[in-house]
Amino acid sequence: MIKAILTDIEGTTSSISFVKDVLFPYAANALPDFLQAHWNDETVQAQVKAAAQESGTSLGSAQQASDLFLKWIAEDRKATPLKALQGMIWAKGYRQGEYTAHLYPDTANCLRQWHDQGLALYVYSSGSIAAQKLFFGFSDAGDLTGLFSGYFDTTSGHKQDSHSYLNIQQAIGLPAQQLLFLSDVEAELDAAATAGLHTIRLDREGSQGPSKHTVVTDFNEITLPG
Ligand SMILES: CSCCC(=O)C(=O)COP(=O)(O)O
Ligand SMILES: [Mg+2]
Repeated sequence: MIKAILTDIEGTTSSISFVKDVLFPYAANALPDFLQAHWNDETVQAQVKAAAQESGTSLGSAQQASDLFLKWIAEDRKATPLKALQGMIWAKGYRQGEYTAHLYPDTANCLRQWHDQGLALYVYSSGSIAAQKLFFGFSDAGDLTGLFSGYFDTTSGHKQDSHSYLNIQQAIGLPAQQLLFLSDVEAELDAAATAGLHTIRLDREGSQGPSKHTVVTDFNEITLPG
């Protein structure tokens, strides 16, 4: 019996286009000035040092750091330091009302229903935990953060690595067979299934082709595995 649902964001609760066409360009445009203005902040320096280590380059100036992070954004690299900085930058956009986070029309109602049925809800995204909280705090359906029992990001490991799901399962404290993972990416679902979680693939456009996992086009079609 399923006791908790772990959900991806981009392509699952929300459109890929909102992340790629709104959030990523917003961060890319603001990044050079943000790094210049906050270069000596401890939180920023911690991410710059981690990025220097990950890339094997020295990032001695805001310009050098900016060039690397912009390259990583263009490559859609799921690097933890980049994701942390993006989250810091997106905060301003959400708080100033420049955008709200896209949710598919079924998302908020189904999350509320599952929560009211007593299921624990968790998020697992490559976006930082701070960015996830902003996303669901400033969503098209208002503040949904009260529905979630916890958030996981790449500090638990990468989404296509089965060890990440073992880490998350241990942190949640339920057996893997009581967890259901929702995602639009086959390789993420394969990794979760290897760790023993139930899986359902979201094919929001109905165009993704065959899958080893149960496929639905929206959350209303989900029947919880027994
Ligand atoms: C927290 S919203 C931004 C998500 C993000 O930065 C990203 O790279 C998408 O990752 P996901 O794992 O949700 O597909
Ligand atoms: Mg996704």
